Amino acid sequence: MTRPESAGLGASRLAFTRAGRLVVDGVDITAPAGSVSALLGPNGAGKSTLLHLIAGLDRADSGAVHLGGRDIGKLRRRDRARRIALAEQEVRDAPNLTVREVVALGRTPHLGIWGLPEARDHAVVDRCLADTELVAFSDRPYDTLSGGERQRVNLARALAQEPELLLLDEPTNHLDVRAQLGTLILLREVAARGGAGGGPAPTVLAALHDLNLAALFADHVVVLADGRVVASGDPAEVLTSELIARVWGVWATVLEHPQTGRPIIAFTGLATPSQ
Ligand SMILES: Nc1ncnc2c1ncn2[C@@H]1O[C@H](COP(=O)(O)OP(=O)(O)OP(=O)(O)O)[C@@H](O)[C@H]1O
Repeated sequence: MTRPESAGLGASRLAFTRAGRLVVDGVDITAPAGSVSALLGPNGAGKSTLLHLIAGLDRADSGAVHLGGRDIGKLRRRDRARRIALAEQEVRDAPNLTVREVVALGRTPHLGIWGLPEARDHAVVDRCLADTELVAFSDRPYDTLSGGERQRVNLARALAQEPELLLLDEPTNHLDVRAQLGTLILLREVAARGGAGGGPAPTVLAALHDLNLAALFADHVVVLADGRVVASGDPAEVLTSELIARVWGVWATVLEHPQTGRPIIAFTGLATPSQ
């Protein structure tokens, strides 16, 4: 069994059944605080389901998730909300809210009994709006934003939570190339320096479809297929042509970037017929 990380994430033997089918099947993930991990895998592999289990939003059939050595299943809801943020693709609880108000929702678990934000809460929201280049959008209604702009608001809200564990479901979806790089650079920065208001250096786990972004920015990759971890470790060791063909059904040439030394994946065709 995976030993719970004393500072960081340790998920062990997680399993979850949906509509009679095992969609997460004995998953182990370990990630230290201050690290960035990418969760990879084809459509339907179980990435979103796994993020929900780790966030404590769905209860696993078996297995456990430890954060900072504590079993998250035993934390109170508010305590869990302080420690874990999940940035999903759509914010569903933001009718008629401005961008700033949506980002400020990230502070909710930290507010006192009167529910009133203090100077520090405002400062964290300001910093998160600035970090995600959203200052000019602060007063815009969230509902009027483009897909990529909303994606950045979702990230800013999760950052405003200053969590110990920052989970992201396809945070680069809808983003132009500059915004994609900006997002991954920001995630690396936050993992290294901690939250906007001096919060802890979080463990970052992001589901990504772009293997090149994962190869460039992740310390560690976890590859999921049919609900199981089929490979995990250093991107340069894991992301081989053979694994990419087996898991994604595409041919790829994997090169080494002359400056970064990281893998560059050039896709060349389909290895298996579409299903
Ligand atoms: N509400 C549901 N009822 C039944 N099956 C579901 C439900 N939601 C998801 N599934 C199934 O669970 C499996 C895992 O889905 P999940 O959304 O976790 O995959 P994913 O890796 O995030 O996929 P994608 O890359 O397409 O977002 C899939 O086979 C999916 O069809």
